[in-house]
Amino acid sequence: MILAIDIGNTNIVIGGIDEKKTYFIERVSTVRTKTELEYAIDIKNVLDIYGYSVEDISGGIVCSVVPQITNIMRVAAEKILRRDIMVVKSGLKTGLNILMDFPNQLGSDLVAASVAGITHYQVPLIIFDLGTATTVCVVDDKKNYIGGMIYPGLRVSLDALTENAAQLQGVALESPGRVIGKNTIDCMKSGILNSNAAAIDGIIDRIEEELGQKATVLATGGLAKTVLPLCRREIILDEELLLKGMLTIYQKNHAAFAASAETGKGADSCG
Ligand SMILES: Nc1ncnc2c1ncn2[C@@H]1O[C@H](COP(=O)(O)OP(=O)(O)O)[C@@H](O)[C@H]1O
Ligand SMILES: CC(C)(COP(=O)(O)O)[C@@H](O)C(=O)NCCC(=O)O
Ligand SMILES: [K+]
Repeated sequence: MILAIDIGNTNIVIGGIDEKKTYFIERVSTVRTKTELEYAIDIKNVLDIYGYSVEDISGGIVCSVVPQITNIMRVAAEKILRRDIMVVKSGLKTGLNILMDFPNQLGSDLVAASVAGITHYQVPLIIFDLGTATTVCVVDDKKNYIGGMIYPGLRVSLDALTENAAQLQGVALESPGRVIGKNTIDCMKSGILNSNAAAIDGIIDRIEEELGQKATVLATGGLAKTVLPLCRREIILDEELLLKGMLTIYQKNHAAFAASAETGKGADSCG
């Protein structure tokens, strides 16, 4: 099994995975001020809780969209696993052809999700990741990453609303059970959930129209399981999508990574 660590803007997902299965998957909060030791303790605690030792882990990979934490987490994982940890970045082999104006700008999480998509599902693909941001990845029938969308995630949208409306307070992100709300709280709950669910349905229609093809639709991220039940289109929920993508990237690059780490020349740049 390898240790896969996905650093998002709200949460860090720590998982243990190999080609057979996912052994554990846990979320800790993304805290920009934590030290290497504190993140090392998080990793150690997750391993301890599931009863795994360092010997059970054959390698590690970090995927991050929070640059100030990337290196701290890499060093933290190296402290625990006592081996070099790979970082998802441009230059690694992925099998994905990124047709963007600036491929280097594409978030590593979107790369990992798309790599899992082309490895485990039928292309073309539309992939929704419902986290801090809601992101949409579009992969065509030739496994080209052709683009996507970024818009505010549900929690970010709600926070902006309550900050700007004097009479509105925070609500839990849960369905009120009906579309037409009868009180402020239910109106807000229905509004945030149904607006996002309807957006997802509508976005799928529009992307398929532009693609000229039907696509496999996937969803992942902390909020996917809350929103998907309200969507009308068929959408596959895969909460382990990023871990799966990180495993594939690890496997494609492991030999070159180990060789470059051995000779000590720029450990994590693999052509
Ligand atoms: N298990 C969960 N149940 C409900 N909401 C969750 C859960 N995990 C995360 N969230 C919410 O999802 C959002 C973050 O999702 P996540 O995919 O972890 O984000 P990111 O990848 O941006 O860090 C936050 O608004 C958080 O409150
Ligand atoms: C769009 C994102 C903020 C999403 O991050 P998340 O919601 O997973 O924390 C992240 O993928 C990112 O910073 N991307 C870089 C810009 C881009 O992908 O075009
Ligand atoms: K996201």
